[in-house]
Amino acid sequence: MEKRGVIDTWIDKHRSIYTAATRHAFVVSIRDGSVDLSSFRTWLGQDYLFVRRFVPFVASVLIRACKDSGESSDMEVVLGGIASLNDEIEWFKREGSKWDVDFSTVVPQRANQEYGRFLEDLMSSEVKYPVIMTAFWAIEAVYQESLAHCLEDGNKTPVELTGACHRWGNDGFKQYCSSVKNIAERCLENASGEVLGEAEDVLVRVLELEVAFWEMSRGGQ
Ligand SMILES: Cc1ncc(CN)c(N)n1
Repeated sequence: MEKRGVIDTWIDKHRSIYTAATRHAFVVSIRDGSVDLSSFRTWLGQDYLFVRRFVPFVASVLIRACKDSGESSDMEVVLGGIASLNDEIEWFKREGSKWDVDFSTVVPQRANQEYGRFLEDLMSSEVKYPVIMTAFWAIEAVYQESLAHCLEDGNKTPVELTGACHRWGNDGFKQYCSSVKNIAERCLENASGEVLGEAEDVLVRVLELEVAFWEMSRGGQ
């Protein structure tokens, strides 16, 4: 059985916001087939912009993994994430054509802008490595858990949306999230009380930003 670490304790402590982020009504509507396709198109355009801002953040995580981790395998895990972001951007472009979403005209909505600013703040050299790794894991894990749910037994996910679900819900992405979680857990084991507090706050903030992002996609903002 997988060892339970501090992140699992935090998830238990903040269960309601964790569930709100990973079982949001927008995600549930994909899974039960009731999704409004205009919401899906909103999500697609906004997430494309998000991913373009996520790339420099992950690049900064890569640099920190090279400089601050003391474990060469951290760099390899993050580099794998960058490689899959390359595929992700190509995938978004294909989906944009398929759904007739012209990314050049999409304007980032408030929740997306806030998320972008949060990523930029995390890129500061002041932010400690365990805090960055906790945030990085949470950002990836919410998508993995959410979209894997749309592929689990009993789903009525429309066939034209299964590609999006597989992108983050596949076993390889699950394995990658588990590797990032192990890195975060290893760093947190040796962290001071102050850094642990910052990492817990950042985890909750990511969950709030993810909820706001799904809300925005549903047309809530
Ligand atoms: C909002 C958001 N959060 C997370 C992911 C997964 N990288 C994403 N594509 N978009």
